[in-house]
Amino acid sequence: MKTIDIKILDARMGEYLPSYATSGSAGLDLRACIDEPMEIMPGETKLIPTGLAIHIADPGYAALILPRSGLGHKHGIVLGNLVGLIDSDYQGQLMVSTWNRGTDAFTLNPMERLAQLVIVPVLQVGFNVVEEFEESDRGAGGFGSTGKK
Ligand SMILES: O=c1ccn([C@H]2C[C@H](O)[C@@H](COP(=O)(O)OP(=O)(O)OP(=O)(O)O)O2)c(=O)[nH]1
Ligand SMILES: [Mg+2]
Repeated sequence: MKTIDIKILDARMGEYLPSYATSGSAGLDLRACIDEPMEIMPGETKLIPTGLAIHIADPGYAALILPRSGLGHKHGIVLGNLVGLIDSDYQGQLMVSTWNRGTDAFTLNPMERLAQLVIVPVLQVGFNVVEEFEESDRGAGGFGSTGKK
């Protein structure tokens, strides 16, 4: 398994290092590193620290912060940025933009699992400027162009 450097910015996180819940898990749960319960009102977005920093270092990888399904579906707790993208050279604290898109206030408790981190491969590309593309099956068709006839 590949390893990446992690810094524990808040000592409480020492016993809560992110880990895969099962052998096939893709996501590593991130916890709310807060001091006391925090109420997030409907429509409100709060930036929640995780107490952790990672340095992926290799530009061939990035991390995505995604919502947890249960929190999102049952409580409307999703991400203010919809998806968080963690660059391979980012060394600051992992932050979770937490949006209550639901209709009820939500109480976020210290160390509660709030979102999940997924490490993904990334391909950095250069651009080759052209006047015309080589013809493809799809061409410029989009937005339902292959849909119902
Ligand atoms: O949910 C997130 C999203 C981003 N980040 C950190 C890591 C990422 O590498 C950095 C910048 O994120 P992004 O490029 O998405 O934000 P930006 O608004 O474009 O800021 P910047 O100008 O710093 O790139 O912020 C987080 O901690 N949590
Ligand atoms: Mg950016």
